[in-house]
Amino acid sequence: MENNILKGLYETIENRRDNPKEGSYTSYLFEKGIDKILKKVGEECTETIIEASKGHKENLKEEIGDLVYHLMVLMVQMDVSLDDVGHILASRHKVQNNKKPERKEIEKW
Ligand SMILES: N=c1c2ncn([C@@H]3O[C@H](COP(=O)(O)OP(=O)(O)OP(=O)(O)O)[C@@H](O)[C@H]3O)c2ncn1[C@@H]1O[C@H](COP(=O)(O)O)[C@@H](O)[C@H]1O
Repeated sequence: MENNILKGLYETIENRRDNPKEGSYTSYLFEKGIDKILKKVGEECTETIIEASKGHKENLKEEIGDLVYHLMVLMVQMDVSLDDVGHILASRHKVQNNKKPERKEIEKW
């Protein structure tokens, strides 16, 4: 996914928050508020899981698009920038072999 697409979409979402527009789905979400946004993130996450588990790749791409969009609405609502997340991913990217060691079986209760 091109970084510019995410940046452009983020800016449009910020603009919809600051200048509500008639007929805009994004403005509708901001008007409804945080509970509605969280509900949509949950729904899109569930739909993504369902399509992945069925192996429906084309539907999966659509659902991931919906999920990313709704996550970005949540980011704008909570004032989390793309750079905030980018910095976290970049710092983690430097650290490899992240799998935690298996816990030992409990033998004695
Ligand atoms: N990327 C998206 C995007 N992805 C998904 N959706 C909307 O997310 C909704 C998901 O479908 P659902 O069936 O789950 O929801 P619904 O029944 O329509 O709505 P609810 O009543 O459940 O809230 C659809 O209405 C889609 O239109 C999006 N709406 C807007 N954008 C982008 O946001 C920007 C601003 O759009 P507007 O705010 O509409 O001007 C534009 O660049 C758009 O492309």
